[in-house]
Amino acid sequence: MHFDQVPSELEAAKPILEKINEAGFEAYFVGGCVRDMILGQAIHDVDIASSAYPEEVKDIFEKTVDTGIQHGTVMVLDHGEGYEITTFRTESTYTDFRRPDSVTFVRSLSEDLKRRDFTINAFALSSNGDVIDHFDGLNDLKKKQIKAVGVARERFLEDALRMMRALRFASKLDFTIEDKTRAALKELAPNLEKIAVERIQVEFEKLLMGQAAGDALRDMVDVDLLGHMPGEKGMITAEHVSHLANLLDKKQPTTLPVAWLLYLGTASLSSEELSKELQGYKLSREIMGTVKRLAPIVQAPDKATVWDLYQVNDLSDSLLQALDILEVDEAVQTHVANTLRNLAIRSPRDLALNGGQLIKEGLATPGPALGNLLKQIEHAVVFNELDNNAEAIRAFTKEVE
Ligand SMILES: Nc1ccn([C@@H]2O[C@H](COP(=O)(O)OP(=O)(O)OP(=O)(O)O)[C@@H](O)[C@H]2O)c(=O)n1
Repeated sequence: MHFDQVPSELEAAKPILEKINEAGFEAYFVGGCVRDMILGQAIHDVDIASSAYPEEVKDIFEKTVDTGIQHGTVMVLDHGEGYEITTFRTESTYTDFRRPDSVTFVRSLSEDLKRRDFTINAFALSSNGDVIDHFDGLNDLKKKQIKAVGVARERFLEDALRMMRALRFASKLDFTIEDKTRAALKELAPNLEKIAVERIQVEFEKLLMGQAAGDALRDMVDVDLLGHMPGEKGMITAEHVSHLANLLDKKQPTTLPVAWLLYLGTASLSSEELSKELQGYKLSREIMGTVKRLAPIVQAPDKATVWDLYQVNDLSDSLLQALDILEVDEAVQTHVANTLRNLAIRSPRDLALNGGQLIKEGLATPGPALGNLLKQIEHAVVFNELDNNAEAIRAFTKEVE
């Protein structure tokens, strides 16, 4: 396969490859950028691999930064852009299932491609537009399958995170997992427990947001990666994930907080169990907050009072999207949406009279009783028992005295 024209991100980096070539070394675009170019998808990361050793790369270019020299990576600065150039390498010994113990630099492109995870990630593209495809990755793109390079179990033994990567690429691209690759996933799924939670999370989030998340979740159950995910064992059940998968076949979340809400917040956990699960991951405060606050409502939306909804009105969009994906009864969805839209106030700050004003007018004195009074006012306004205007609030205050 040959490309006369390459995307602008790669075109801009071509002079780097040519400069390395002129110095007598090989250099190629490799990894995700070549896969995405062939698929016609946006390129977000340009990776270059070369037969030049790091010191040799540094001799060729004026401005370089040692970003990961022990792994063979040097960053070349060109027109304000930084390009990572990694020396061809083999990664032979792994003991921790994640990082190679020793990196051996080699001069051969095919050695470098051989260590990569999947055939669709093992292309190289030369500066003149030729695609090098030693592992039949083009055919796998056509067949829409994720297939490990060489012996699948070896690739997963080298790096157990690749098991999650297999599912995330399947989800993102709507590909299936090739049989031998699947068999190796089944065999080696327990090794996922050796991987840092942050790294699993990155892949899992991409899986959840992918176009074929439903299939990928079913795969996760099928090969039992589910049983080795972070969090407490057995909390997130196969039934829950399979049910969610069926829902995601039809509609998908547009944000990560909603994705996590669906995954953890609808798993019928008690609030203590949910907190534990949330702590098992390294989620942002925003995601934690959304899941914790909305979980009770998405689990029983028909029971949510106007007060419950008022308390989460800042998360209206997430809540309504979750209820839609969860196929909650239309009438309940409409009721929740209308209640949220028609709230008399959105926060205590919206009250027509605040604590300071009540004190000034001699209607209240500072202290715990004032807090109590304001809560009562807020409550009455939210429940539409009291109009949110100064006159009505004054009268209410006198009444409850
Ligand atoms: N565990 C891993 C991670 C990466 N790679 C190789 O390194 C390349 C770059 O990795 P990365 O940037 O993590 O992923 P991409 O494939 O580029 O995918 P994306 O950028 O879309 O996440 C991959 O294509 C693959 O060839 C690998 O073999 N094993």
